[in-house]
Amino acid sequence: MSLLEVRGVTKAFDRTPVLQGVDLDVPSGALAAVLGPSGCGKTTLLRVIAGFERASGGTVTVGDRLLAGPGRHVAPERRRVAVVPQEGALFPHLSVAGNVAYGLPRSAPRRDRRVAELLELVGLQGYEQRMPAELSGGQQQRVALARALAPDPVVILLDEPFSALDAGLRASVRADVRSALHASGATAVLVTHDQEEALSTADVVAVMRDGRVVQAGTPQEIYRTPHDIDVARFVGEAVIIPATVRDGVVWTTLGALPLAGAAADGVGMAVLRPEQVILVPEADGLPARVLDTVFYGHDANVMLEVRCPGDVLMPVMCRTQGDLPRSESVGVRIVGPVTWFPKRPYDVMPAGAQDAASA
Ligand SMILES: Nc1ncnc2c1ncn2[C@@H]1O[C@H](COP(=O)(O)OP(=O)(O)OP(=O)(O)O)[C@@H](O)[C@H]1O
Repeated sequence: MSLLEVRGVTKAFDRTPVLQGVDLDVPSGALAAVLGPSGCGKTTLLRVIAGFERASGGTVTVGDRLLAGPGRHVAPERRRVAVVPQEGALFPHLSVAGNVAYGLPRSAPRRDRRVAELLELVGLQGYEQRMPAELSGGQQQRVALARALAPDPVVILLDEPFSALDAGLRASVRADVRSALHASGATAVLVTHDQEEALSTADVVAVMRDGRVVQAGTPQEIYRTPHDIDVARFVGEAVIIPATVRDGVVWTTLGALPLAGAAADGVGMAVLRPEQVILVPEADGLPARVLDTVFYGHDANVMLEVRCPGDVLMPVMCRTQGDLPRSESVGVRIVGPVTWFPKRPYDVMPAGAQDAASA
């Protein structure tokens, strides 16, 4: 059951609509990521949930408590909603223990015990007396999380908490924060524009665009069955090719492919993920040539030019374990079902689309 429910929330600044009817459900104890491009309204949504901004319309409910709605605006400090800001924002003159204890009432029993418990939860036991300046960026972020968890909030909001960390540190701090949140049982909302972060960290992902949540689901659902072509492009890498659906089969220049889900007959675009493009011996697949390889260490993205029937050249990306020299000849086969979207009036179909559509 959802603990946090956002229904039809709107917010305008000087008559400019920023949130245009946001719906968001976060189950109790779950970590939800709100994922969207810069400027789509993610921070504004967090600020409305925290109570720093008044919604122009809609409701925010936590459990059976209405926090914001028509004629109602519970003050931020009475919401039991905590915020971890972008760069942690620790008090520089207070020790780690001082920072964590800041949110606890002075009279709280077992104050020191609680601080120690929280530092253990975020993997910083024994750091009580350190000053923020003596901590790495990742450690500061974990102290900020401990400080936010201290008063036992019902909901915790994290605004791009890893954006200031360098790439190497980000993945490990993310994993630590994720396990600390799960161990604390808190219900959390993380705002990010980084799709990899959303997919790898969250239990539920809500994709935001132009002030609305356009799709919400598990990371697997969002990646495998995107709601539209823009979500497909935004979440993970996508190979988008013109395609026609006829009788439940997706016809493309790369061949007839199985359809994921169901669709009525029509002209449109199919979305393949690079891992669905498999390299095979030349004789066993469509002939292709390596255009370029981008090496990431753990794997590489290889840009290929596939020679399709009718001599149509189709650029396609695949993922490999190793490097492939430029101009190398390979064979290509597509595996697994593909998502398909009907053509919208404003979609520009790539060259060769009509050939594919009528293939
Ligand atoms: N207090 C404000 N007054 C006027 N406009 C605002 C205010 N706060 C935000 N906006 C505008 O609302 C839009 C959404 O901003 P918001 O910060 O919510 O986006 P975001 O998705 O979090 O972006 P980013 O990822 O860049 O932080 C932007 O166009 C921004 O300029």
